[in-house]
Amino acid sequence: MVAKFSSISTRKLPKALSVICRDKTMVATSDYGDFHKMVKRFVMAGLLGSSAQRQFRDTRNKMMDNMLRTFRALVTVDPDAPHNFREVFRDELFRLSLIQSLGEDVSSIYVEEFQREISKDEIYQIIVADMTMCVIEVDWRDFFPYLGWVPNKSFDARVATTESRRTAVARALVNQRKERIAHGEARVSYLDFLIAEKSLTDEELTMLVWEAIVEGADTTLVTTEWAMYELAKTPKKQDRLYQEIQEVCGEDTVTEDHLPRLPYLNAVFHETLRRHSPVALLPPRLVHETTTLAGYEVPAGTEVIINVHGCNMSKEEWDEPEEWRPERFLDGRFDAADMYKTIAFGAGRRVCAGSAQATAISCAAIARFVQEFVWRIKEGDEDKVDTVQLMGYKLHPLYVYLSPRGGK
Ligand code: HEM
Repeated sequence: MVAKFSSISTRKLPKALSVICRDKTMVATSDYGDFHKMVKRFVMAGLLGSSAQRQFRDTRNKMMDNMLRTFRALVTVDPDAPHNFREVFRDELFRLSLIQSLGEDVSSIYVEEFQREISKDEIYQIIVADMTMCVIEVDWRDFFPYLGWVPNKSFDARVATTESRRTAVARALVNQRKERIAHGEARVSYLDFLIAEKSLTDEELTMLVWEAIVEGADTTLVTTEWAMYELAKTPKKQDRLYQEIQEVCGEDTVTEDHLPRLPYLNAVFHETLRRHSPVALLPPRLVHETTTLAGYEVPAGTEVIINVHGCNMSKEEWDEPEEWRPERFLDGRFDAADMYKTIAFGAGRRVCAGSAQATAISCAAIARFVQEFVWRIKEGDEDKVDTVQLMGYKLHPLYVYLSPRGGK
């Protein structure tokens, strides 16, 4: 069943939630405008394609080493305390995202519009956390499109304020980098690559760099936190993963080179994407040819939102979908190269451009964490599975006890 859709350019939810479709086979061709094609070329060449990703491998390795060092320090200071996983992972992921996007781990920045210097924590809050919450903010007019003409002043004001703060900070970051390049600093980042292209306006540069920072700092955290939650909750599965790592790596520290030889780790990653899809709904598609989907006629012009979570929790598709069971991917149906099975990364031409980076970081991190420590969830937190609204983001940060396995 193949239908024709065009992606609409905005990444925000549309005004009209026309159809929520549970049939994942509907994802098909997407329009691919000239601007999108150009930007996709830039993002692959300067950030996410295999050669750019090779360039950032040392930065990813450093991220792993830093996280392990922090966990070791936390355990040394208080071996019996539960530790906040998210704080450690988020700080290092944001650092990596800043280095890839801007060429440096920015510790503070002066923002003209605020008339003051803001800290790295504030940068994170304004350009990542506030914007992510803004994207899922619900406008009641979405549910009553015929009332779309009624003003919703508080909603509009909140969105406008969040956006203008984001733009002010992103612009300051871009300008600081431009000044450094003008003073002869070597070009090493995605932004440097975009500047050298000379075909983008300042506004486009600011938006593209902001997008790269957010994408790098957000969904990979969501997936890795859920994976560690599940492993910390189920010692048998954690043991199985540890055994696999021991057999493949022996005394060596896990690296990205080992990942293709760790099928259970791959299954842990994909099962986490299925059970806790970070992006519950795909950005909307516009049906541009009347078509039939799952027995329904969908007229041209309909906006379609694909319900990833719905597909992944469907009893018709998966046995006991509520269960987190990596083994389901090891029964011969699973092809390790198949990113599309859970559609967690989307599908079609607008499929996630960062899936290789997300997979490398998340899998290498999970493997390193399990190789070095036994993970046990804080008592009472086993059933804390709530998410933040429509996102896959875990509502309660993961707290864990860590016991060094010894020898590492
Ligand atoms: C587990 C982690 C991630 C998940 C689950 C995820 C999921 C998604 C989804 C669902 C889409 C929309 C796809 C569609 O419309 O069909 C998307 C698009 C995109 N993602 Fe990711 N993503 C992840 C990590 C990343 C990372 C780390 C980056 C970059 C640093 C990234 C960059 C992008 C870009 C650039 C697009 C837009 C692609 C286009 O429109 O052509 N993603 N992602």
